[in-house]
Amino acid sequence: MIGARVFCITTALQRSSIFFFPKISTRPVYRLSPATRPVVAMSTTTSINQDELDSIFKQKRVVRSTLRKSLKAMDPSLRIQQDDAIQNTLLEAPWFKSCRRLCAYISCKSLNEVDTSKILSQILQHPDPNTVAQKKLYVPRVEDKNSNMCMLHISHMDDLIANSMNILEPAPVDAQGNKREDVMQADEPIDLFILPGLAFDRCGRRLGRGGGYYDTFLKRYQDRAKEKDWRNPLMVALSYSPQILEDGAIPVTPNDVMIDALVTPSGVVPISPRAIERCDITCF
Ligand SMILES: Nc1nc2c(c(=O)[nH]1)N(C=O)[C@@H](CNc1ccc(C(=O)N[C@@H](CCC(=O)O)C(=O)O)cc1)CN2
Ligand SMILES: Nc1ncnc2c1ncn2[C@@H]1O[C@H](COP(=O)(O)OP(=O)(O)OP(=O)(O)O)[C@@H](O)[C@H]1O
Repeated sequence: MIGARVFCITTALQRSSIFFFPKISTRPVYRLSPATRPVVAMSTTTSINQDELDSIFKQKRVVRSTLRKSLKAMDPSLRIQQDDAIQNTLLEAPWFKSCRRLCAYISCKSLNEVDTSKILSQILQHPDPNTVAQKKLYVPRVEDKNSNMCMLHISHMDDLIANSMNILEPAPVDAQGNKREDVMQADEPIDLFILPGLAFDRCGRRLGRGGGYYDTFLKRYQDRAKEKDWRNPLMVALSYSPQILEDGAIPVTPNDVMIDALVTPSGVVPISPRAIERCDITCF
């Protein structure tokens, strides 16, 4: 099964800024109508002029708007079913079980994001049976409107308060007045990022909500990992079925960070070679 998959993105290619997206075999995916399909899906060079960038960002806005509507229109019972399937798949994945330090998003109901509450409560409640240690969990906190976000360590869901966008996030200091540990200050690598997003494809492209927070953070983290000679973390996004688009439907710029794998209601879709290496037969 895995051997049949032609994968197309590698971190190395990303680093060298060469974008190579051959067609891969796909199961049925949700298609955008020709009117909303982007004319410019990506650039083949890194030197994009402002007009091209404006055009790509405009296409992103169109795709976002389509996706917001599809997510809103999802049948509530299907949503619950998919939330359960996605979270159970992730909780059973060997790369999740073995991870020690991870960053995950706190899902927001009004944004129709894939639920992460079961994953978070498992991480926070149960020590890892293999090591009798708890996984270390970091969650996002928006710092400003210029795409800056940090990832702070939390130990309880009570550590979170709603921000102006109504997303739960940690205060910079805990109840005892101690500064929370920030991933970028910590001296140990992150094993896994669990990422939100509006749309994805099977080649690793990801469309966020337009703030540029994750792309900015992930690029900074990758630079730090390189500097420290750390292994890159596995970047895994959670996706309902209507969020998986056909190849080429997601406009990208050179600043977009590609994902390694997708967790969908029907299982894990490994994308990068390292994700494929770390998967077992539960992947398809
Ligand atoms: N749960 C969660 N936490 C997260 C993110 C996320 O996507 N999901 N972020 C990821 O970056 C950061 C916050 N960025 C955000 C950016 C936009 C919107 C938002 O409400 N967007 C509206 C449209 C607003 C507009 O167009 O003016 C929307 O998408 O409907 C929310 C969070 C950090 N924390
Ligand atoms: N025409 C433009 N030219 C240059 N930058 C732009 C343009 N339009 C938006 N941006 C910037 O790009 C960033 C958003 O990028 P993008 O649309 O790729 O975000 P995203 O996919 O939502 O990413 P993330 O998931 O990381 O939040 C914002 O910082 C925004 O200010």
